[in-house]
Amino acid sequence: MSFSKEQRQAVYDTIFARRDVRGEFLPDPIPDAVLSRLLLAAHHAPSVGFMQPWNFLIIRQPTVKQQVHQAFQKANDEAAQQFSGEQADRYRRLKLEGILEAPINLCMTCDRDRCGPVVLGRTHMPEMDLYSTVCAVQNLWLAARAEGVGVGWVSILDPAALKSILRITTANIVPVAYLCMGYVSHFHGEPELASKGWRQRLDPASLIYYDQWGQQESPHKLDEALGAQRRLLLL
Ligand SMILES: Cc1cc2c(cc1C)N(C[C@H](O)[C@H](O)[C@H](O)COP(=O)(O)O)c1[nH]c(=O)[nH]c(=O)c1N2
Repeated sequence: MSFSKEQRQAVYDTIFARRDVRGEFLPDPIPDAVLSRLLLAAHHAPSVGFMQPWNFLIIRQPTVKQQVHQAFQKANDEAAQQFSGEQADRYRRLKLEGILEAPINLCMTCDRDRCGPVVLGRTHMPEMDLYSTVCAVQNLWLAARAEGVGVGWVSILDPAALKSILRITTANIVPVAYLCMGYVSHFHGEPELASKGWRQRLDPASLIYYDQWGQQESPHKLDEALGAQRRLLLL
């Protein structure tokens, strides 16, 4: 099956317009049909040995969100202490979650025991089931952008505290992603960490090596093409 130019462009548009959303959530509910499409997109992600190790824990109750928000505040205070001076002030000014405002929170977990101890493709790289769950997160994140639904990933949480709040009592269920989801007033054009001066996007050419680690070419073979395609994609 091949895609038309327009369909291809729509995929790139979705990828480049996806944002991590923290502050623009609207209270409007996400219809079941839309939520179902997002979950199906996640469920069709690739996974090691076709393990499909994920579960989707949908959180709607304000009391549960409140508890998660409190856990965030505690973790965020601890995280803020990692920075000092002006950077600490800047960190404190960042909004890094939308737990209470987002109509739905979604915890995507990885069941490390889903297929028993032996999984095709996981023998030498045991973390592959966690990575598979992250693939599912990204599928959902992109589908959500196409639907006009914002998603914000909150990882400033102590996993043990999160598991306790969500009553995840099994040791081998790992909360991989805590996501805030909802329709938004608007999507930012750029990552907020960039527009707020925290960190800028790296030059992709500087990240590409050939044949051996650290080996680059001068002039860089892809430099011109990367620049031209970036302009074509309107980045
Ligand atoms: C695994 C992981 C974990 C987190 C994030 C992302 C990912 C992939 N991001 C979002 C992150 O800051 C954001 O993706 C980058 O700044 C780039 O911005 P866009 O996603 O392109 O808008 C994120 N953002 C935030 O405000 N609080 C958080 O705890 C986290 N945690």
